[in-house]
Amino acid sequence: MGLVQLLKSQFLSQLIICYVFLVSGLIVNLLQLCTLPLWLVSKQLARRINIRLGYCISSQMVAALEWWSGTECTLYTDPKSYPLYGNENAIVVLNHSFEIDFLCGWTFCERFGVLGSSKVLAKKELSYVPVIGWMWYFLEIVFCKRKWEEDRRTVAQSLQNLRDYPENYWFLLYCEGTRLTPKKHQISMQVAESKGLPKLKYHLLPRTKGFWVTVQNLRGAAAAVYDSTLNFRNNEMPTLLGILNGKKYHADLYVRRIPLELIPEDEAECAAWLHKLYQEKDSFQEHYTQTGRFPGPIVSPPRRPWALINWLFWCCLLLYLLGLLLTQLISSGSMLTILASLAFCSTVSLGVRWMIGQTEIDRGSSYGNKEESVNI
Ligand SMILES: CCCCC/C=C\C/C=C\CCCCCCCC(=O)SCCNC(=O)CCNC(=O)[C@H](O)C(C)(C)COP(=O)(O)OP(=O)(O)OC[C@H]1O[C@@H](n2cnc3c(N)ncnc32)[C@H](O)[C@@H]1OP(=O)(O)O
Ligand SMILES: CCCCCCCCCCCCCCCCCC(=O)OC[C@@H](O)COP(=O)(O)O
Repeated sequence: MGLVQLLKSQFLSQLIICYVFLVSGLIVNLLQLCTLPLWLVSKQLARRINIRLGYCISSQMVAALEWWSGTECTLYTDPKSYPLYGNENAIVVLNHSFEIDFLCGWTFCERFGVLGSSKVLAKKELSYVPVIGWMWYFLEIVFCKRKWEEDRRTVAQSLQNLRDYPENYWFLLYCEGTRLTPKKHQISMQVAESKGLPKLKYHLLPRTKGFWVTVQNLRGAAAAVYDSTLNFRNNEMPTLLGILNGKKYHADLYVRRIPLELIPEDEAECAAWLHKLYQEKDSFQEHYTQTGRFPGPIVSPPRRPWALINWLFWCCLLLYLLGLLLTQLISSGSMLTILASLAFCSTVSLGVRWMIGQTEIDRGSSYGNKEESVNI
């Protein structure tokens, strides 16, 4: 192990990264809160400011992936579609099998200049996660309870609000609705069987209602669906803790651009279209397993320096302030203050560990896991 790698794997380095992330994130959350009155005066200006503030947070995680862990992200796509990426609104459909799939998504958002403005249909529970969840309120992320009766109105309304969004965005949909586990897969395939649908080997059966409502409400505002299929080389199972440890992964993403006009308007036809899409995605994963690559040419966008620059800015600022604080603390010689500071550090590390836990599949929800949820 080289010296740099040894440094990356040290608990202290990781604690510093987490400290910078948490403190800068809370500062940004506070700044976002200050933009509230502006929404009443100029909604579009408030949105543009929040896009940039949000970028300060999400790009730190992207920088950790791209620059700290050095993870390689390769894009397989049609070169004719490539110039459109980042220059139009799009609905992204991505498989949900990896703990850092959202982070790989963010990396591609960053490379195409839509990181600050990107959106997702996220479970409501994530809105309570400090820093990221709080940031999402101001970015108009669409939250759902995964209870269609309650979601149908709120999700449609939130999507309608995005129609006049001032900057290009990608709207991410994990149609599987939850992360893949063997048990969820088994139950999901029982549902597929009961519906007379072909079984999927690498995906859960997609939930079609969220997709339909998104396409209906963004028709005319989004130009295309980006069907995205992600996998990692050599059966890597990447984790956020691995990234913090400086472990390098190799992500491959296959993207197909499908114009929105090609997607049926009728709900049943749209659902059938999505099921067919997932059967195709399954075949791409099979191709990947057999050959170690996706079909089509590689057109990889390079990583940009902005995420790193933002990260270095926050590191310098907050480490300087920490240095000042520590000097004062030590020179004060007060045992009570020193103990209080240690307690504060422990709380920070436990808090961040809990946040990282949100990304771990083992700690995932029981959605799609219960026999009674099978509608047969
Ligand atoms: C590559 C570029 C990437 C770009 C990235 C861009 C942006 C990034 C931005 C941010 C990144 C941050 C990422 C954060 C990640 C957070 C993600 C999540 O939180 S995922 C969870 C929330 N999202 C979803 O659930 C979306 C999919 N779900 C739906 O669409 C649902 O329909 C719903 C709208 C949520 C409603 O949920 P509900 O449970 O009520 O679903 P349904 O009504 O659909 O369910 C009944 C339906 O399903 C069948 N059924 C029953 N049991 C199962 C089962 N176990 N498996 C499969 N299907 C099941 C049942 O028979 C019913 O079928 P039918 O509809 O035919 O009657
Ligand atoms: C600079 C780097 C610093 C990193 C240190 C701090 C990291 C804190 C990270 C907090 C991240 C919170 C965002 C979580 C996004 C998780 C996405 C996700 O995968 O959600 C799961 C849902 O889709 C489905 O849920 P399940 O039903 O599977 O349950």
